[in-house]
Amino acid sequence: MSDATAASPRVLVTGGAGYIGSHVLHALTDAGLPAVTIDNLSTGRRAAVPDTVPLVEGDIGSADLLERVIREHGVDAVMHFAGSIVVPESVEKPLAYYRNNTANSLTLLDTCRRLGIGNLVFSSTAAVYGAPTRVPIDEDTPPAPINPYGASKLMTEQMLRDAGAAHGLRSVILRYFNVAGADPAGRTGQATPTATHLIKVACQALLGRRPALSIFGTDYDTPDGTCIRDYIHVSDLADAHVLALLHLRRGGESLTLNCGYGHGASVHEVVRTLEEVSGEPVPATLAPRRPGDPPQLVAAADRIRERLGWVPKRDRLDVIVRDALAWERSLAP
Ligand SMILES: NC(=O)c1ccc[n+]([C@@H]2O[C@H](COP(=O)([O-])OP(=O)(O)OC[C@H]3O[C@@H](n4cnc5c(N)ncnc54)[C@H](O)[C@@H]3O)[C@@H](O)[C@H]2O)c1
Ligand SMILES: O=c1ccn([C@@H]2O[C@H](COP(=O)(O)OP(=O)(O)O[C@H]3O[C@H](CO)[C@@H](O)[C@H](O)[C@H]3O)[C@@H](O)[C@H]2O)c(=O)[nH]1
Repeated sequence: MSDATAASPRVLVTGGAGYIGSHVLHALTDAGLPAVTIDNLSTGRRAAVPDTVPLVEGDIGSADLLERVIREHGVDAVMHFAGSIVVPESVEKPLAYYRNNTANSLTLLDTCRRLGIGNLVFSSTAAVYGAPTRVPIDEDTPPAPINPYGASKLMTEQMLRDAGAAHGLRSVILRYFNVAGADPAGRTGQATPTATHLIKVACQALLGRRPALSIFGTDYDTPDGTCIRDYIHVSDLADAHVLALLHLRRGGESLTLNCGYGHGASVHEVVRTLEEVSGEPVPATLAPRRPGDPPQLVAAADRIRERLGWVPKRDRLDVIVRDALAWERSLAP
């Protein structure tokens, strides 16, 4: 018997074995919403997927695979996380990023169109804004990406808008700011040892799993000279995805929404908070600026609360770093 006979439709989660996708699979499971995931395990891990969710190992560039999974599992909606995410790598290998993030998204959207799937939640990024001169950044700020990663995501946004107008494919485009932390229950977290995200790297340095954290740039035009970012707890972000799915299933209109808290923290503040939470020093060295880092990225974050009724539960930097550190400790060194 195929899953298509089950009472409740399933959501297809692409990239569900990855950092954010796995948190969303747990949130869906907690909410009693059935899911299936396709992941090629290029950066994801099988163990991150909840036991109750079927994992189909394969590549979303295959229209045949997408069609088979959508038909066999009775899928009515898609959450699209699969992609390549490392900004400097996107500068070195732009065509690989346009293939995995843009061309494969085109295959996915076209498969949705052919099979009449009308609901899609898309993982976009604050990188579509580039280096905006004003913060907070609202959703009407003209996008101006400054690297191929951001451009590859913006192209998918454009395809979604055009496909929405022409084919009735409704979407919620979620532009994530700086995603951090881990599942408070310890079921999943950021597990890529070579990840470049500040909070992950700082936790690794604190635990002696990296020699030291490099603080990239202390001469920015910010109060303490280091860059400011809007860090959002991954579990709050996962809740926003569940709300976006329910919005679309209710027949709600297409939306583009920032995902952040609307306030930022500097690199120094992140390091200090981690030291306070752990009671231990973070080995850190002052380093030159990392090319392409905007001084401040802070979301205007009202629209997602108004449109989806999202109420974040973990809007505290100490909670974010506490959960990130607990997860990091749980990983084998
Ligand atoms: N992590 C962040 O701070 C952040 C910020 C903004 C946006 N995003 C977006 O969120 C999404 C998820 O990011 P993440 O941090 O969880 O990354 P991740 O690398 O942990 O997860 C991506 C997942 O997609 C899978 N994948 C990649 N290409 C695939 C393909 N062609 N076919 C099938 N599976 C494939 C990987 O194996 C992995 O499990 C990405 O689209 C990313 O651009 C992430
Ligand atoms: O080892 C490190 C790593 C980072 N930073 C600084 O910490 C801040 C945050 O950096 P990072 O965690 O790498 O995130 P961003 O470069 O801001 O980019 C993230 O957030 C974007 C949205 O804001 C997403 O699009 C990207 O995918 C995601 O990597 C920046 O000022 C970095 O210079 C350091 O000082 N040392």
